[in-house]
Amino acid sequence: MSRAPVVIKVGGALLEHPEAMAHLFASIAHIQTTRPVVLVHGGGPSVEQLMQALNLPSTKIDGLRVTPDEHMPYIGGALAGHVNKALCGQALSNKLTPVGLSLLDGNMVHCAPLDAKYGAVGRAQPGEPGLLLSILSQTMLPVISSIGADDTGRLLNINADQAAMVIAQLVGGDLLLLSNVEGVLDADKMLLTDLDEQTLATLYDNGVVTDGMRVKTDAALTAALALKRPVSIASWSASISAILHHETGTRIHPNALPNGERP
Ligand SMILES: Nc1ncnc2c1ncn2[C@@H]1O[C@H](COP(=O)(O)OP(=O)(O)O)[C@@H](O)[C@H]1O
Ligand SMILES: CC(=O)N[C@@H](CCC(=O)OP(=O)(O)O)C(=O)O
Repeated sequence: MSRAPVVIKVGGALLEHPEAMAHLFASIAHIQTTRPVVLVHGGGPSVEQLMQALNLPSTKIDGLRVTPDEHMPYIGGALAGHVNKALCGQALSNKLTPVGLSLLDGNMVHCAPLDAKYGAVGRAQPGEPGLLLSILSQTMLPVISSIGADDTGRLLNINADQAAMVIAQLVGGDLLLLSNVEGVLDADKMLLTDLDEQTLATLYDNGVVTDGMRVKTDAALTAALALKRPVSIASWSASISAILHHETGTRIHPNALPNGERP
């Protein structure tokens, strides 16, 4: 069995489901007995709630939140503060040893602004793995928010699926993107178990995969191609072990699937 790290990304809506969160951390504790685990998290719903409470506008373009620089104290506070610490607290209560981090810590992920139309939103690429490897060697659980910085120190908001993709590349790990859906669903809401680049392109053209799921499948495909292994998209209610054994969820493959396996 592989001993490579398992990089698990959870969407921020997990915080609103305490039972699923408790189940996930129990599952992480189990996997951690055989493989190092890295947790990367989003927090979109927490950001939405804060923006509403502050009466600030919040829009998305292509699934990415438009982030004026003056909103970064709030968005950074929600993601690197509230959500990160809430997840670290849950990890502690499951007898894990969390280390709360953001993408800029240890210079582990290099970020640069994506496009002016998004404001302080960045794209990311792998940086220095030393800090993460050192934490993993001590059987601790890195819990990483998707706040990064460019080389001038400007804080940037990175989509958390894209952040997880880069962290998986940084440590050469297996990537699991966990969300509030079973996986990628077809037009009839049936689970698609295996997808490649061509089938994804068809699902995009037909408007079946949209919004946050499109960002997620794009990140999964990029990671699958870079890591030369499939990436899973699954529910955070599923067991991690079942996902690793391909018993549930959707797998995004780096290579073209034979025609017979195409949905
Ligand atoms: N084909 C699809 N299959 C599943 N979910 C889809 C699909 N197309 C769009 N979605 C939407 O994408 C959402 C998951 O993306 P997102 O909300 O960004 O998740 P997360 O916050 O966990 O990263 C689903 O809840 C669903 O509303
Ligand atoms: C640029 C961008 O869109 N950043 C995201 C970061 C959090 C995230 O991705 O959270 P989920 O995984 O819960 O969706 C945002 O501000 O919502």
